[in-house]
Amino acid sequence: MNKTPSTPAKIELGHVTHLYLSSNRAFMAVKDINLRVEEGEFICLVGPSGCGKTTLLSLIAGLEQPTSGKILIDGNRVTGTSSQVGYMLQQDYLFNWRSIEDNVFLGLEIKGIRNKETEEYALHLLDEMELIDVRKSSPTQLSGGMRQRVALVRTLACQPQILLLDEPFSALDYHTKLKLEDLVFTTLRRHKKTAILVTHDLSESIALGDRVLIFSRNPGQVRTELTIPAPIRHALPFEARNQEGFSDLFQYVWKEMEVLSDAAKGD
Ligand SMILES: Nc1ncnc2c1ncn2[C@@H]1O[C@H](COP(=O)(O)OP(=O)(O)OP(=O)(O)O)[C@@H](O)[C@H]1O
Repeated sequence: MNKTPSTPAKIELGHVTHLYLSSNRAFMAVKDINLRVEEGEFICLVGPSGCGKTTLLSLIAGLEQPTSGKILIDGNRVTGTSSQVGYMLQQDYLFNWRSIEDNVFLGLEIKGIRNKETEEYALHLLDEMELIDVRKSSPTQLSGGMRQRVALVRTLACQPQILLLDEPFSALDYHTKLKLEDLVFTTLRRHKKTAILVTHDLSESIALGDRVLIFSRNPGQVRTELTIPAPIRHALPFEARNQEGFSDLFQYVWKEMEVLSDAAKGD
């Protein structure tokens, strides 16, 4: 990750502002966001509800165009969706009438890249995610954590370089969530993916991220940026929570969020 400032970042946002327009009003969801994400970095976004986290992911994914400012991936302007970017949501969107492996192959089919080689890669990912034994099952036979793992495999099977993860663990029970965090962390590092994760779980953001960005709302802006120290950053998320300094970071992020929540009461 030792890049000179002149090297194009994996993702770069310059003065990004986005307004949602309706017939009778304009609402500024995010304002003047500047961000540089290097290849292989894991960035976590936290902030109060409505501060523009999902909007930012939609802009990076090319699903929306910013009202002003620019978004670059590898130095190229984002003008629409791209196979370089995988987007995973809280809901798994698996089709119950297709088997697990056919759900995983669906992304390949849609992109027109389903062949023996890409299928083998997808099956390899299913194996890594400990799902190979259930590949012929229906999604209805799987637990919530397993379904989320299938959704992640479906996203990774298309080999995106960038993963946008919008609260992918939030609907899971705590135990499953901790296990899945470790698995996702290991998989994304092993495959050298660049990731941006939106979460409401402050401890998750510190345990998973290289950097945590705390957003304020009305309009959505980066209030604080926190670089996570190496011993915490390099540990598996479950272990990271036991590292020295973790609880101080948690207290710090918690206090920042309290300030934002008090400010929101005055909105
Ligand atoms: N399509 C839309 N049209 C109008 N306003 C929108 C639209 N989508 C989002 N907004 C508004 O923009 C603001 C930011 O929304 P966004 O979903 O990005 O926030 P968020 O931080 O992801 O929220 P949460 O944590 O609750 O998921 C909110 O006030 C929301 O109501």
